[in-house]
Amino acid sequence: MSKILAINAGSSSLKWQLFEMPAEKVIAKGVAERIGQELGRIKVVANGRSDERKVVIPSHQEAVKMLLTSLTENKIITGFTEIVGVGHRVVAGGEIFHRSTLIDEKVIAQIESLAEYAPLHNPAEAAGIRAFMAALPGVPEVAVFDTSFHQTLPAVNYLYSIPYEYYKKFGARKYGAHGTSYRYVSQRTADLLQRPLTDLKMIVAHLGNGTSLDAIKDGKSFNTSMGFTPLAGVTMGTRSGDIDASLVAFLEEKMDLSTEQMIHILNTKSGLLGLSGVSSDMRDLLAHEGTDPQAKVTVEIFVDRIVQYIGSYVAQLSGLDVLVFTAGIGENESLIRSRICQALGYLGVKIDEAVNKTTRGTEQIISTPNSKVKVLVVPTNEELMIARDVVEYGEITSK
Ligand SMILES: Nc1ncnc2c1ncn2[C@@H]1O[C@H](COP(=O)(O)OP(=O)(O)O)[C@@H](O)[C@H]1O
Ligand SMILES: CC(=O)OP(=O)(O)O
Ligand SMILES: [Mg+2]
Repeated sequence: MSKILAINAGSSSLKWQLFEMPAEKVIAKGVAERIGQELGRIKVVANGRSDERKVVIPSHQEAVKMLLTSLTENKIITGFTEIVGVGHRVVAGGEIFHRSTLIDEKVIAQIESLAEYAPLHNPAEAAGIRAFMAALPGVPEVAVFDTSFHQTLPAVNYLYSIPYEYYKKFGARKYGAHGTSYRYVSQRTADLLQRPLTDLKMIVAHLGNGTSLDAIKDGKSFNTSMGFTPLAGVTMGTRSGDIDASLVAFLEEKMDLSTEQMIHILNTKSGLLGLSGVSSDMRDLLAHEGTDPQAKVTVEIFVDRIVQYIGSYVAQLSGLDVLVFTAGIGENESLIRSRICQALGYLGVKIDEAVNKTTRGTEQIISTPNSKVKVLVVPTNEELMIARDVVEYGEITSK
């Protein structure tokens, strides 16, 4: 038996779980959320206790430092030598990484070289990996890439309609993201429904600070809404999602900005935050939508873009058996689920509003028995997939 730490650095959060492997028993887990915002929150669940405190978390590196301190402070471990492997979520693997990989200096440099493929994630994740390597020298570390699950996208879905040589020369294509989440949620959903995954036409809606959708056909990722980077697709916490590329040049000229500055605005000051002027966090927007018309239209846009993508994926899949909600908003926010499902009534989607309303962070079928599409909430568990990959790829010597 070995203690393996799984680190999931998202754009606004750092989630972690310490597992006893291969038993997959959770020894402790925690989250640092609202990183980079006015006030963050740290939660640690261990030894039958849950500790929570509000604190400013300026960066992912600070979050890593706080995590390392809390592991020993809370007596979760007596020393770092107890940990035999660490797994890290890395969003972009580009054309370099097709599966999870044991990390060495070259791998970190390659992850850093893919910064443009996931600007909010890869640099922070590489910094996190370096922080762990310094704190736990000699412990195997494994990178688990969001993009691996999307290796199965067909060319018809991953190619952009731009000169083909740009793909050949520069790797300009759709890579998608959230693949580790989709890998877990799609299999877990099939297990819950007691159906082979390969028989199901499925759409998974990963609604978090970063939001994307995945169309799953024959058990494989068939199309997904994020693109070359996680900027594409639907409206997100701080990201614009799809826009007309010409707007980039137009706005650069209007405001005398460089392309780098403009892309930064599209990644960090747009989406729910930019539209509402209130917050990137759905909880804040829902609290304001009754009194603030701009917050109201922002929430409407969020729902609408998701409904549009689902419609296009139903067309591509020629139907739909299962719709699954996951991640921060998908797991916790019944109102958003309800509005999306109401808009999908034309597909024969019917949910039990009472069941939906009481579902928060738990596995649940929320569709009615006569709904033409099964609708589920399945909390994602990227950390478990990461820990499994540490066992598979980490060349661990058990202690
Ligand atoms: N209890 C909750 N109720 C409503 N929304 C929530 C709740 N918890 C999280 N969220 C939403 O989920 C988002 C974070 O999603 P998450 O998947 O945890 O983030 P990340 O993209 O950083 O991994 C928050 O910005 C917030 O909008
Ligand atoms: C890719 C991405 O946006 O991830 P997250 O939602 O965890 O920020
Ligand atoms: Mg996430």
